[in-house]
Amino acid sequence: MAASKSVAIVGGGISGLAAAFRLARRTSPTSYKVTIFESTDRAGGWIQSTVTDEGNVLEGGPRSVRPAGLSGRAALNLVYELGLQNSIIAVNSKHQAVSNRYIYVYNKLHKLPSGLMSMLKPISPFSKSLMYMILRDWWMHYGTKPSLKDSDESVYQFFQRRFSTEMADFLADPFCRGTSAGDARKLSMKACFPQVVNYEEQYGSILAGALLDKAIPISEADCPLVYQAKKERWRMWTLQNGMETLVNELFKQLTKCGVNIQLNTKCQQMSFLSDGKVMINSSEGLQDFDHVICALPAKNLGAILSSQHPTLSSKLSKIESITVAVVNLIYDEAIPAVNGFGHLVPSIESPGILGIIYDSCGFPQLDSKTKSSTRFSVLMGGAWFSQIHKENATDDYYIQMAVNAVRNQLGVKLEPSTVKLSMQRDCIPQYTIGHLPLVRQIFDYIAMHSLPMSLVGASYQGIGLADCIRNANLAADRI
Ligand SMILES: Cc1cc2nc3c(=O)[nH]c(=O)nc-3n(C[C@H](O)[C@H](O)[C@H](O)COP(=O)(O)OP(=O)(O)OC[C@H]3O[C@@H](n4cnc5c(N)ncnc54)[C@H](O)[C@@H]3O)c2cc1C
Ligand SMILES: C=Cc1c2[nH]c(c1C)Cc1[nH]c(c(CCC(=O)O)c1C)Cc1[nH]c(c(C)c1CCC(=O)O)Cc1[nH]c(c(C)c1C=C)C2
Repeated sequence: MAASKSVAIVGGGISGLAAAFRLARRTSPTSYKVTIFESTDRAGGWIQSTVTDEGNVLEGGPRSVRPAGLSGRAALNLVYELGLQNSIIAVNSKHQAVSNRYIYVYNKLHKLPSGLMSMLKPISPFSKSLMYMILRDWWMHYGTKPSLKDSDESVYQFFQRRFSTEMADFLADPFCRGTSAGDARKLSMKACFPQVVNYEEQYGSILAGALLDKAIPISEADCPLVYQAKKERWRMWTLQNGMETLVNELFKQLTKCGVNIQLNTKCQQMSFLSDGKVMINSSEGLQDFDHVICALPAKNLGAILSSQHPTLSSKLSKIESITVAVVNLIYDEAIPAVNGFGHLVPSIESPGILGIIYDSCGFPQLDSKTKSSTRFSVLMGGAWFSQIHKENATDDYYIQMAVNAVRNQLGVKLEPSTVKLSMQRDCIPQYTIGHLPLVRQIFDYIAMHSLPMSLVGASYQGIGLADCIRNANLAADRI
């Protein structure tokens, strides 16, 4: 008879759900009795899609997933295993939402170089062409190994050291804002761009590294969607009715498989018993398990472990997250604004407004089918949240700030017909300088004390949805 192991999963965001799905699908010799503890009244964490009465999809959290790399494939494999392949909406390399990405500098939009031709000549606001900067980097550093081996530096310092202050201000800074709402001066180069640091360490030159890097071949375990994504050169995807479709399907199938999903059940404390079990103290009482997968933000986990493991707790609490105000705006006209994914605003231009996503350009399939409409999302705050925050400010204060940004930066003079503010408190973990050694110390502590515990989620090894899914699979496979 197959042995059975009880596994608790704390946190019902995508990381917790994906880990549960992986365990639920695993067959003999061990079967798993899985319980998910989720403190709120819904699963999905930051994945929050709303469909308006007119059929416009508004995302309060993630809106697209990249298919590239091992993580990208893990996400596509999950979509396939859930049978959601017909719901996928993909955008390929030729689409404007991929080739057209802008920065808003000196009060106007500047298209970032994409493709060889645009890299050959200087494009405003850059005084030198991107190709010049890359070749200069090669010429100056090829064969040398000025690595960060034992040290770390900020993303900003790295770009300034290897390229120029201009590249740090207009490329590195907005990129960090557009992927973690963070400050490039504080974020760790090694944690945010491990691949680029690897190129520097291995080849001295970033160009040489990029050219010599070998793509990881698709494996037999990959599903047909992965092959299709490669063949059709997909660059990002979403799902019909938004990213929450993924959560809804996971919830449905997990419940069907017998996974016990306890909503409104906050894990208050966790203790490790001498018989090797772990005790979860939640609003539902005490329950013990053979193993726990912690899929909640590191800081929350730190609070739960503080009495039994204060050293581990204090390390976990060092991983801070920032707050983002997301404002979705719908205008009742097809606005021929700018075509592209969106634009980012470098912090030296305007710290509080991080960027604007032109949702209707990337995924017009998520616009209303019955009424002409254009969707935008304005993302504000992040590492600069204190600069936009006002004590006792009403929702309208943030919404007006977003409407003004669309008016001033995109010239949209209309008033939106629908507005939605999602104040996403402590939503994106910041991989600041020293993040990698800190994570190593946390994992080493767990191994040294033989705690029956795995850590997954955006706090540790990748904030993108695809990374969360891959790391959840790996953790489930290691149990
Ligand atoms: C505004 C925004 C935009 C984003 N855009 C993108 C994008 O376009 N593409 C992309 O790939 N990624 C994007 N991301 C990142 C991605 O959405 C997140 O990193 C990912 O969803 C995190 O998932 P998670 O399961 O690790 O954590 P979470 O979603 O934070 O889930 C953790 C869960 O744990 C629960 N919890 C917390 N404490 C307890 C407790 N004590 N007991 C029980 N449950 C608890 C929480 O309620 C939550 O449901 C974005 C994130 C944000 C916030
Ligand atoms: C303006 C702020 C933000 C925008 N998106 C996010 C913020 C904070 C959040 C976000 N966007 C992406 C990720 C996943 C990162 C990953 O590791 O996969 C997260 C957490 C995807 C993404 N967005 C941009 C880039 C370059 C990426 C990485 C993947 C890709 O190349 O597609 C750029 C970008 N983000 C925003 C805008 C307006 C923008 C570019 C014009 C909004």
